[in-house]
Amino acid sequence: MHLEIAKVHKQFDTPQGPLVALKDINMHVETGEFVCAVGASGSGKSTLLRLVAGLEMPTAGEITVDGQPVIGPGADRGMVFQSYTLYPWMTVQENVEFGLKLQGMEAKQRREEASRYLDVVGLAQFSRSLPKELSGGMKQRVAIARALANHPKILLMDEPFGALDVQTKESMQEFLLELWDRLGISILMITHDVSEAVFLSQRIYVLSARPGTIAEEVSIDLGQHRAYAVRRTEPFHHYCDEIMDLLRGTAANTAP
Ligand SMILES: Nc1ncnc2c1ncn2[C@@H]1O[C@H](COP(=O)(O)OP(=O)(O)OP(=O)(O)O)[C@@H](O)[C@H]1O
Repeated sequence: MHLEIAKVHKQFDTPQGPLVALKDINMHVETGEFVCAVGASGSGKSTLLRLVAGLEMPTAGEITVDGQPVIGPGADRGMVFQSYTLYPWMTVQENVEFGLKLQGMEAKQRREEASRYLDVVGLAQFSRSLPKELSGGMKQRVAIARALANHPKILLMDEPFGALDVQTKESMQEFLLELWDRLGISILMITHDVSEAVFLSQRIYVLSARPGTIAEEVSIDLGQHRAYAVRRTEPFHHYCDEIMDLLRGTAANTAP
């Protein structure tokens, strides 16, 4: 898998005139990589992910997955959003099966596939529950199972733990890291939480504020199998400080 974002610009036409949300964005994600893009509010993070998901088209530049231009949403890119996007009237199992049904997979295979991924995220015993019976963290696990069941080439995550309390968020981060390690999936996540990005990713793109540009690319070398304890280490804090300084610097540059 090779995701390439090449010279991407995105401009919105607003009643107040054109608004440049993203400017000259160059990024890539390779097979099995966990990459984060961090930026302040309004730096264009969600716009960037929506472009990769094919929910918006760039004003200029190109996004490709394995050389194929992104021209709309596709099963090769699985999406997990911050807000809970499960269908409230469907059971957990039905929610995970839904995308497979749309793809025309027959019922038996669909059930097996959904069960397999509910097992992967540790929620097999909740397959008949409704989303309202689940905690926030569990709902996001179902959303991850639903995305993975489609066998995407890459998982796109838009602040997936942003609505969770601190303890749940940290346990979900560890869960996701363990899943990534176990399944060898490729992930592009956007977040404004610097420590989350440092804990999870191998590379971080730091976005400057309005218009969003890549201020820096930082490689994180904290080892592949990270545990909670890594957050207490000197190198972890060093990376967080470095990225916070970059974010502060870019914010200062754009101040009126
Ligand atoms: N559909 C749209 N029409 C007009 N302007 C938009 C649209 N979508 C986003 N924008 C503008 O583009 C800029 C970037 O927005 P975006 O939501 O991508 O930022 P963000 O970094 O994800 O912010 P946050 O962290 O607050 O969610 C903002 O100034 C926003 O108002």
